[in-house]
Amino acid sequence: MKKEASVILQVSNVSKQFHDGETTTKVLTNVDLNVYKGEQLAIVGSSGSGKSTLLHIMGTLDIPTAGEVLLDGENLYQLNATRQAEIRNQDLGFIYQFHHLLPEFSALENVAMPAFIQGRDKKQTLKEATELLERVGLGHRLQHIPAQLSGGERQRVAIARALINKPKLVLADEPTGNLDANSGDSVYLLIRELAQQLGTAFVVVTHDYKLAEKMDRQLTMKDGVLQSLTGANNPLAAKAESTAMDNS
Ligand SMILES: Nc1ncnc2c1ncn2[C@@H]1O[C@H](COP(=O)(O)OP(=O)(O)OP(=O)(O)O)[C@@H](O)[C@H]1O
Repeated sequence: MKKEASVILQVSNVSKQFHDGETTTKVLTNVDLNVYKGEQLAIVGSSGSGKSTLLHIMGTLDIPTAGEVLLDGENLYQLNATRQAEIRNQDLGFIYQFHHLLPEFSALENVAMPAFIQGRDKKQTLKEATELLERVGLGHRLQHIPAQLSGGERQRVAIARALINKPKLVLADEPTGNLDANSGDSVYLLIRELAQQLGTAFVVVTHDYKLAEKMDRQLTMKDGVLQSLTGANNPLAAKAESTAMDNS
């Protein structure tokens, strides 16, 4: 099968500049990137290099100055706000360092919320949310509110929430940034496992190359330019390539 068939997200020639009075800050320069169905891609790079900005542009949370982003063939920045919001809810999942759970709702309600917003059947949604929480090892914490959960548990709730609508792509920004090394590792392993089982693509932005190595493929952002880690720098590159093909 041709490789193009498995591309879920296509970023083409994306640039981003911020303007503040006379000052222009160039944050992204001619970024090209294909994300393949079911792959786990890490983007590493130093602070301020543009990783989060790119992730936001992939998720319709920021507008590129130039270039295009296609999600499953739909050109995100040619869509109206209503369709963009639908895509954020149905096709994309988001995971952040500080998880952004709703503090007054239980773990179960937090996970179910994106499906409720879609108007899906309540009973069926609660069943699926329970199953997802069981899969992330929190079947015994369904009724706990975020304040009654540990940092790692909250992060696992956020992962379950990101998956409830069976998105095509999950975008994660420093999902383990506030966790200790062990919890961080288990969150990454969980992402890998779920991506493999559900066929969901994950793009994870992180500073931590050791954790990024656990993903299928790593790219590095340097001063707004996205670069491949290839050859001797990235022993996993060949594996990533074959995984992408397998998922096609
Ligand atoms: N609204 C804005 N106006 C001007 N500059 C901005 C704005 N938002 C971000 N920037 C600049 O863009 C650059 C890239 O920011 P970004 O958050 O994408 O970096 P990052 O690689 O994710 O960094 P970190 O790893 O520290 O989170 C930074 O230098 C930042 O100051």
